[in-house]
Amino acid sequence: MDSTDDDQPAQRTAPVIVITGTPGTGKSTTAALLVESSPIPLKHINVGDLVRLHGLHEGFDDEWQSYIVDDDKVLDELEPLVADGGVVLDWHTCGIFPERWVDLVIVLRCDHTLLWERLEKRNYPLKKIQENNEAEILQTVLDEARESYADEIVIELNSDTVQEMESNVARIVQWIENWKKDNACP
Ligand SMILES: Nc1ncnc2c1ncn2[C@@H]1O[C@H](COP(=O)(O)OP(=O)(O)O)[C@@H](O)[C@H]1O
Repeated sequence: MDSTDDDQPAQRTAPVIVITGTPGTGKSTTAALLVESSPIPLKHINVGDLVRLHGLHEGFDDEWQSYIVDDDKVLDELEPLVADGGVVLDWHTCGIFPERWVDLVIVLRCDHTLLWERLEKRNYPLKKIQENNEAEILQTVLDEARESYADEIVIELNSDTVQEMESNVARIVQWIENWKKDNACP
């Protein structure tokens, strides 16, 4: 086999960070602030938007008001985008991303009463608010992240207030600084 055929990823010059959590926990807002604050250029990929815009689904489920995602299409679309790193993947689920892609997984958490209010403002149907609220109480996304990745790369962060969000971003920026040193970036 040619050495270029092996499965080892090339050394990246920037990390891949997953920001996950129940819808409404603040992933997109946090990712946007992180991109602004990062010492390394990062591209924010909202995977839900990608699914919608690139048709990476098998149709729309009217009952749940959400797309039926085609995981294989999502992975094919993302593979070249994450190859060089420098990406924030923002999605309400994370387990489909291969471990080799991911350097850090942030799981955002939110008080479920606040979450309910945030989702009401989005005009989600009651059933969808209830489903997401229950998922947050049962820490479904956190469990998925812990089952899918090494414990040391999964960080749970509370994001009830703007102050918490800002301190979360500061913490991730510090992690990026350390990643740069560990990976001998200029
Ligand atoms: N830490 C926070 N404190 C207060 N409001 C927040 C916080 N994070 C997000 N929000 C608000 O909650 C709503 C949902 O945030 P968003 O980033 O769209 O969530 P997600 O991407 O997880 O669905 C938005 O109106 C946003 O401004």
